[in-house]
Amino acid sequence: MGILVADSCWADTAVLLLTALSLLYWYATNTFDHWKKKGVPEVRNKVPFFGSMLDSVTMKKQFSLHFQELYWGLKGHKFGGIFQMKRPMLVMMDPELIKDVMVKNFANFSDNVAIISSKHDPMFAYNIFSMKGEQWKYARSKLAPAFATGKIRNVFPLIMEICDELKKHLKRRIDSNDCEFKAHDLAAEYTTDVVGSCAFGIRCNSLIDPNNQFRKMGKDLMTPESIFRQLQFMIIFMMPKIAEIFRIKLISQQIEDFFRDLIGKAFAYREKHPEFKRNDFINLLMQLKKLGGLEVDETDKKEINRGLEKEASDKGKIEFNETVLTAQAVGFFIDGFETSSLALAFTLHELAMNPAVQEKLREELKKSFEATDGKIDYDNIRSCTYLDNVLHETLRIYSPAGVLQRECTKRYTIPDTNINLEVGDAVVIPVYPMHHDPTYFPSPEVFDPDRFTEEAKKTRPAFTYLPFGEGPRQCIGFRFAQAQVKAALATIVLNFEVKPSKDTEHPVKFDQTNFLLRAKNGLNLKIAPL
Ligand code: HEM
Repeated sequence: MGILVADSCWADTAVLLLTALSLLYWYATNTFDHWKKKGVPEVRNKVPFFGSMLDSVTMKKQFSLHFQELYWGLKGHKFGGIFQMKRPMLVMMDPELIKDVMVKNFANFSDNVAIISSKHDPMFAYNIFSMKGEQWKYARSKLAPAFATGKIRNVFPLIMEICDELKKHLKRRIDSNDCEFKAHDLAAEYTTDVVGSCAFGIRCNSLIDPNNQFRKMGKDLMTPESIFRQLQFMIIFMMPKIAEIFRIKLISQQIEDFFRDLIGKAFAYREKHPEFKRNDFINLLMQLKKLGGLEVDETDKKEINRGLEKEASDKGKIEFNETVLTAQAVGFFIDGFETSSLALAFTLHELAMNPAVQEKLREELKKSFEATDGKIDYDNIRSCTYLDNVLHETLRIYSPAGVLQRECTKRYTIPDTNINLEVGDAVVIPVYPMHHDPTYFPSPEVFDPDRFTEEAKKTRPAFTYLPFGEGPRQCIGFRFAQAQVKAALATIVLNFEVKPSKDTEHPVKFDQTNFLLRAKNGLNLKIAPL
């Protein structure tokens, strides 16, 4: 009798377990027939819960490189399906379709895919990148003037002050025989100081004191060393709903408090001392708070966001209160510091590996700045076409944002098909994979700035090169980014020679644990006097 009872107990437990496992399996895979049902080609390997993302979630492959593999699995199709965990996503493979999504039918795809939507992370929720619909339109139209050419020209002398410090810093290192450096560190110290000065109005001196608090915040934010924080980042980007439930913040409370305090003090000081004038972002934010908008000259007006200013109605109006304004300054830091720093570091690496390119660039810079006695000014630097091509080529090979995403905001039928995308569906633009596709860029791993001459650009389809995105959602800070990276490059190349060191790795090995494309060893290089 006792044995019979025990047997039936085991049987019940086994049935319960099997049912629970079947339910779990169903839950983990119940979206996996989405693309098949729509007749959309898809990548084959799908893993319960992880979808197509197992290798990047487990950090076996760097995110952009993993997407490159998915891209090649869909090559030959105009579009194809993948699964980010359980969420179906449509990868746009055809440049014409990409143009449709980013520009022609922007109204159908006007939002970025939400990473964190809730207000429990206000510093990220009020970043323009996260904002949606009318609210995004309103905020973008108000902030766009801060990044127009005229404003960048005004802030350029502040960038050049940091470049002078960079020059002195490198000279000191050479004088004390300390010529080897990690390009990621040097570039991050420089961009921290530029953003500190141009956005927050403070001198961080990271080049002299790499452990200052501002630099520490940048490291915590962009390259966290703790596995726990890396895991949190992964959850935020891959499983936003779980992040929401557990209230995981992209901008930690400590970082939020630091910036709230910083901005609060800067505002208070300037309100008390109206005679204090500085052409920085804080100054513009204060103007925005006081006047509800920024002064714009006629030239800037033309370039501001392709007519968005006209369209933005008060429907999405938000108050530029202290939280929203602080979020913009923090946004300047998260969106602008690491991306620009990576661009600078990888350009230095490629210049070291390609001495002929470095020499050609030096010749162009010498000629351009002859008239101003070596003084680098904004208009001159913008006219250096080879410098522009060098930076473009770096951003092609090492595009910091390897993949862009858009959310469908209005039903869309894929041209020449009867396949519909519904509101909330996600679309992927495979930037890094296209930049490395030999169909568009022959011998894609070769660093060749001449791919960006006017004639060469005409030989490939539009919308295959997208380091700053495209359309009304294009990177708002691209002019600032280019100004700060080019200023540093010109300063270094005009005064020093960048060389490989005994520890330089080429091709670069990437850090699999980071969403952005970073070198595993930090890019070891050597600086020498000219
Ligand atoms: C080399 C440096 C940079 C790169 C490669 C870069 C790249 C990008 C990319 C690819 C996007 C998405 C565009 C799209 O979806 O079409 C973006 C958006 C954005 N970037 Fe940048 N960025 C850089 C520097 C900066 C800087 C310096 C700032 C600010 C000072 C900035 C602020 C933003 C903002 C606010 C957005 C969101 C725009 C919106 O959704 O309306 N970025 N960036």
